[in-house]
Amino acid sequence: MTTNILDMETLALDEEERALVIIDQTKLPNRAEYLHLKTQGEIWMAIRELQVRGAPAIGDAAAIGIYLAALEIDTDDYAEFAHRFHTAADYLNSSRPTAVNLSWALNRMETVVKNAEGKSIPEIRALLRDEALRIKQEDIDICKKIGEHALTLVKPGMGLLTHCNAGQLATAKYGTATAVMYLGHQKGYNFKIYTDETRPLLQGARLTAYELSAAGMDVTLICDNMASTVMKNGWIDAVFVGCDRVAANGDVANKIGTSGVAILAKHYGIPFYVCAPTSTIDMNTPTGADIHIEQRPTAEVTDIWYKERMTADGVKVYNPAFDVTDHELITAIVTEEGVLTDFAHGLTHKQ
Ligand SMILES: CSC[C@@H](O)[C@@H](O)C(=O)COP(=O)(O)O
Repeated sequence: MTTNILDMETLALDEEERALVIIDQTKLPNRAEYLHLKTQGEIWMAIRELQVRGAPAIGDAAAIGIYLAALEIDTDDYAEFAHRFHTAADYLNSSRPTAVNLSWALNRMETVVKNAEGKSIPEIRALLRDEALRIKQEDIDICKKIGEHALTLVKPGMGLLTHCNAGQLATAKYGTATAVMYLGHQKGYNFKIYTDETRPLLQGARLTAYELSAAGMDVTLICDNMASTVMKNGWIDAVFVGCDRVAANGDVANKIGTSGVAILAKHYGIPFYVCAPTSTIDMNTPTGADIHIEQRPTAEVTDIWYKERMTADGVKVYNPAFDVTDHELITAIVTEEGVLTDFAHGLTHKQ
């Protein structure tokens, strides 16, 4: 790993050290520091504390993390190995509730173990390693495809708005919502990109503005409450966001504030695109109302960016990390399979 954000890997497996290596996203943009996570407790905490974050990156990290757990299960007995592996997967799965990519990746790893009965434990570990690295490589390939499909929706010189960070830092490469920006930039499209700062954790300010400007794009940071103004000014031709879970009816959970941006886009007649791998589609969740929305600590709103607490003692705080955008507000969902526009009667995707 190097210290240039664009050459850096969001996360990697260090085989020799038996570690999950991540760039600590809580330190960006001021410091590019790597963490070498070896224990399940460290990996759980890194996901929980958003040191590694963004739905696909959480899935990639969990896959590598659970492979590392498999290396520590010291038994030759398949049944005991499978039981302890399942317990470890359950533990990692409890780190964050909303992004379905976490359980999706862990399920893929568990399927490897289930299908490997009769093989030796070293053989199973090798299969798990291959699957974890495959999940990460697929993430890169899928994001690129999402970008290629999304490019059919834009023209050079357009103004694009994004919310939160669905960028390279939220995936293994390219990002989901930002893939169109990276691929367009390579073609000289000269987009004018606006990124919401994304209160309370500032993923837009700290991460999206950082990675897109490092890539040489024209990016302007705005406060969340300025989205209406830039739309009214006529500066936004399309909105691209990522997402954490797509329900079967096409409702989408993404970073808190996304639904407000979608409502504004509808008001101003601006297309609102959600970009996600098909692994983010959860056909077991019927509607957005069934999605578990993570509640985060109140200090994220009242304290973390300030020298002193920024509200009176005793004031109540509500801090949901995500909201649900109703499918009626979404122009299209862009996956690696193409541009989905016809989901008024629900999705038909099979996972
Ligand atoms: C390609 S990442 C898509 C989403 O995971 C992203 O938009 C988002 O909401 C991230 O939330 P975070 O709480 O930072 O993990």
